[in-house]
Amino acid sequence: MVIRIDYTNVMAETIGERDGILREELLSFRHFVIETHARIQKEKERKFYFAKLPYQDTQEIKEFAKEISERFDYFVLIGIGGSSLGAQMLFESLKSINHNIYDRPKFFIMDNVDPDKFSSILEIIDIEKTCFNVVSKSGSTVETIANFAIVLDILKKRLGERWNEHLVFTTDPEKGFLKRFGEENNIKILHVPPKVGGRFSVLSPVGIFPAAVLGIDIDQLLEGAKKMDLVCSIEEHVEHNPAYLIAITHYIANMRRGKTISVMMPYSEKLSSFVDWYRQLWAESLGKDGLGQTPVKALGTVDQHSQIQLYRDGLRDKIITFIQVERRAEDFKIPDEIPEDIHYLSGHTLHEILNKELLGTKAALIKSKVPNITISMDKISPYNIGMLIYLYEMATGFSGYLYKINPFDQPAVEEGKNFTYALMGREGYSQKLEEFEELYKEKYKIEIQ
Ligand SMILES: O=P(O)(O)OC[C@H]1O[C@H](O)[C@H](O)[C@@H](O)[C@@H]1O
Repeated sequence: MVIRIDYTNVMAETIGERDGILREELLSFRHFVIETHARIQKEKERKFYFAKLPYQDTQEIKEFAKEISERFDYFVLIGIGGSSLGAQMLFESLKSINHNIYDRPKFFIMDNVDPDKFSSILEIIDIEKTCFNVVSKSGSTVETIANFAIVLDILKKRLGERWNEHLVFTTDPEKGFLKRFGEENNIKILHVPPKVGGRFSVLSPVGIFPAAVLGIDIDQLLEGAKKMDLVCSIEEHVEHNPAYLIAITHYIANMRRGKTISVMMPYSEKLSSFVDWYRQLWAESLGKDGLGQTPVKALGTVDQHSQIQLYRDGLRDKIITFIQVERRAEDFKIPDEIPEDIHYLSGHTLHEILNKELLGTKAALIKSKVPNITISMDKISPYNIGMLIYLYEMATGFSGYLYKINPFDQPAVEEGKNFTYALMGREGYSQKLEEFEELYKEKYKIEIQ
């Protein structure tokens, strides 16, 4: 199992000093790194508690997950943001493409409050054979509670007294509606450690319980995260610590070279939702006090045919991270007997073309002096995904010190939620409603019928 990080193409040596980073500049963070490293080690009992998750005992979770996967044919996760993106990423990277019609339980996520999505899931599942895992750290997120409330009603109507046997809650052990309701109604409750925030919780029961139900090897996942924790705990040198390296290169690119956008572009369909998980982590953690870097999702090769024109020739505001997979479980060769005009492809495989296209794209970006980093892994495995998850969690936590902001809160998200509560008529929000009416006008409009 191996992960490589190639940062040649962010260096000034490759793309020049206007866009690239000087080695001296990287090394000038030495003292900062040593100081911050010591602080992080101490913070692992508090703010950096996510770093403890790889060391948890998984026995109980695995046993319970086995029971659930044997009892049910459908497993529906109700949750949003940090309570769904991690599980979705684990499912899509480690399962989905191999997921065939015989695999069970079938997995669905109810995150949005979109009636079309809701009905499309209800059409497929059989309530009698479905387990609903309601995941919410706070236990009060509107979307999650709304979807749950409808599901609850359906369960009660369809299953009578057995309704609670089809529910598993994952929530804060100390507070919140789900905790109270779960305890009152004898519903199985899994705990999100109170010190771990949603977007850092994928290696807690929030992500590993659904993963275990779906047959993913969660011990290997945690082993990979442990390995990355070990490397990041030992290495104090920026050129040897992958998390600090990612954080500092992105910080310099952003604050000193104007790269306000961080594109992540895996050359792998399976890793596409890793980027969705990363986007929340990077955006909510670092987008504060007028600072931050906008994370953007792209997919190789598909977005070569849609975005690369802009990345090469548009505003010089991007740093790109490619993710490459070196080996695939299955590959397809282009046969010898193909029309003469396209014969140059004969004997090559799809995997090979994918990786050659990545090389071609990187060369083109170097030519346009667009900084880019490549993370390659030998294969997509729970161990490697565990490493990658921890790498980005630590890079994000460390970046908090660089930007001098708290990467573990998200105060700006609350405002929109409060206006929504006011609009939904929630008690105690009448002043918010007044503020909304003051702020929100639809004054300039065009309507076409
Ligand atoms: O897990 P929950 O409490 O339901 O929260 C779900 C999501 O809600 C919020 O909007 C936060 O900004 C996210 O960080 C969080 O992951």
